[in-house]
Amino acid sequence: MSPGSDNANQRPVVDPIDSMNAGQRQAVVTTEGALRVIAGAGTGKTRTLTERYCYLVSRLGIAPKNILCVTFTNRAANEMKRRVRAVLGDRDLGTICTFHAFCVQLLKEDIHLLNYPRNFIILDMEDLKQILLKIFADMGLTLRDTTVKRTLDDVLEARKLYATTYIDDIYQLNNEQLKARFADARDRDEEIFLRYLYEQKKCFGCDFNDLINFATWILEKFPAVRQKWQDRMQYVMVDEFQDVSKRRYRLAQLLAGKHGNLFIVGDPDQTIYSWRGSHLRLFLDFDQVYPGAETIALGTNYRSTPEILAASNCLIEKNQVRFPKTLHAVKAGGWRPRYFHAKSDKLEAQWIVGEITRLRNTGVPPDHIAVLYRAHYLTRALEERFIERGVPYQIFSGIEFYGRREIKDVICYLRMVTAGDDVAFLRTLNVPARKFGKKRLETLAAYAEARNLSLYRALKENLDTDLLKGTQARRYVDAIEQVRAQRSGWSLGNTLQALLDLSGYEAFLRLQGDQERLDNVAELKRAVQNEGEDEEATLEDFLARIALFTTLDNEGKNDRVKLMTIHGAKGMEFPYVFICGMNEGVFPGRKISSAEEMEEERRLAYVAMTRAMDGLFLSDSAGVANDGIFKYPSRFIFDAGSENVAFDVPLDQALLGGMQNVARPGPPPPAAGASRFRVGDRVAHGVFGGGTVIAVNGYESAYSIKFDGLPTERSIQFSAPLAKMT
Ligand SMILES: Nc1ncnc2c1ncn2[C@@H]1O[C@H](COP(=O)(O)OP(=O)(O)OP(=O)(O)O)[C@@H](O)[C@H]1O
Repeated sequence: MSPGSDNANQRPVVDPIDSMNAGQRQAVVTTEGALRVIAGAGTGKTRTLTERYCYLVSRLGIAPKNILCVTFTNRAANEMKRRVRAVLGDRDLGTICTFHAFCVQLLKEDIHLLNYPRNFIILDMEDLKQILLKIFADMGLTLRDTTVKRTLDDVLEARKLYATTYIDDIYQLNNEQLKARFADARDRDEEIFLRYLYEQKKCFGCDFNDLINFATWILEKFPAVRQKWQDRMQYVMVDEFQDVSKRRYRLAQLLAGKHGNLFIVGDPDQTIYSWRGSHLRLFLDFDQVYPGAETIALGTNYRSTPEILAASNCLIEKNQVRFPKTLHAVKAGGWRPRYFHAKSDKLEAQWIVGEITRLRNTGVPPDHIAVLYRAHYLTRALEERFIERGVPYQIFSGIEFYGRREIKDVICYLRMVTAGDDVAFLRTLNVPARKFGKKRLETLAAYAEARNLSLYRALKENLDTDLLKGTQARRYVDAIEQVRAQRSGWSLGNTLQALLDLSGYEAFLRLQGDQERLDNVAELKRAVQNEGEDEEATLEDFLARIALFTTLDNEGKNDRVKLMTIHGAKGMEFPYVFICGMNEGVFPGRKISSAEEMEEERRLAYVAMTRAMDGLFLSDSAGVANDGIFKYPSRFIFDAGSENVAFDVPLDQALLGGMQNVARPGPPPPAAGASRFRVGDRVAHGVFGGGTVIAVNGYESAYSIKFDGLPTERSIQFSAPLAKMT
């Protein structure tokens, strides 16, 4: 999966299996029975899986349709198909796929057993949110009562609780019967849940979790169907098993139930999705579930230099709960991972771009370089420097910072203050919703057209007419006019904050409960504040400057530095890897509140570091984070062993002391459960008044609260007298 791919020293061989090590070979040729491969990073899991597949087809004569090979992502499935096709030629490889894609195949054939039509629809997250908004409207709930995100989590959680019984309901009850059950609901949450089932059945919808649940339910309930699929799936192989949930494991077990050929491969140290319900235990207990199972351990790392591996091994050894294993490198020695502590995020980005330029000057192609980060908002400073210096880049997982929905929304609000153009108007008028429907807009557009006015001007002229009755157009206009009138006396940062408050846009984002969008907006605020440090700078200058950041030249995609989250980099490798934003509060994240979560975060750091083949660069920056907390270097830099990491600049004692304070192991932090309030709760404070909890920090025993009357959030101790507002 790499630009560098197979070891360059390897001589070409006729049979690829001959070039594998003994453990890998054994994993390929042991085709019968249950087999577990536990392997470290870069030890050739993906390669072994691919060779095993080719071996089954070309040596044993098994048809591809009789081999189910499930991968974690579509990208991994496509990559595997590409590799298999290179060996076997163009074949139908439809059963090399994700769990979800396999379930779609199964349901297309058998979903009628659940009284659903074959052309059922698959609901994505946005669809689910729409369904919930409709339910809120039907129940007369407002977004003040609860957030969409929280309710969505509750619905998904409730389904885990009801396990498959909710499918029995969908199966047995018709729409009218489902509807009749609303009245029996014990409480509001249960009613939401029941209404959700009703809406789902009404449109014959199936969300991503349902795909797995429905398929399992059908296999369990109908023995003849189970047998059909078991006959078909003579070999079942599961990749990235460390991240497989109980429900997916159950499905794989059902499918392998007749032939017993179940192959699982993974690395317990790379479990990074436990919040999705993955269970390390499933991996570790495999030989108890399958007493005759063989286990093969792969410990030779072909990817990284010994120096990169030494730092990665040292880091992961700090985890208490792990399956002990040692990894050794076969590559020739290189240089120790480098670490740079910058005085600001701008300087950090400058250092990264400088090092990338240096690498490129020595002939390293841009796509041999990846920059990895923990959270999307960290790309802002980087992207600005990349564009300034003309370094071609591509955001691999996600959208460029200035192209993100919430950032575009806010920029358009700012443009309403400066230019008031129609594009910005159309983007902002109904966000948040102001009851301004299509009909009204058409009438307004006709009015503007006839008088050659901008839409905003037309709106202002109609504020007292019938056209705008019942809408919140006046509040929208008031917000913009107030900021226009007063901004000359405000800093850029205050102008933006006032606009976000008066327009209701920030409150709207909070009610949506999407932390990632809030983080992005907080990052934009920082960019605006930085700009404002130059007293001459105007809002117009700022908007003109960032407008350039959205017009990237589109060069060939392979010729770019890749920017991606660490989660997105799973399973990939790159000759040179930069991990930026290595700060306490960022990576590890500020919401970590238990020892388990910290270990998971450390595994994520391990995944990031082990993506590097030849060179690894770590960096962080001083200053104040988005949530107002002073930034310290990440504990993970020190976990990797100071003897294994070369510090580009020495850290001063004050910083080291502060960092050790923040990161000292100490007594286990109070679980977030020790707090009385949840994110989204409305609380009352004796002095600051009403506010909304926007984060719960178990480590610091404090809430982050955005009080209605204060421009920025405040950290308030758990012990402070706060009352819940209803
Ligand atoms: N026997 C071998 N000889 C030489 N190179 C190998 C051998 N096996 C694997 N490799 C190379 O080692 C690198 C890592 O292999 P692969 O990507 O399959 O590892 P992995 O175990 O899936 O990694 P991870 O879990 O960290 O993503 C690849 O470049 C691969 O081509």
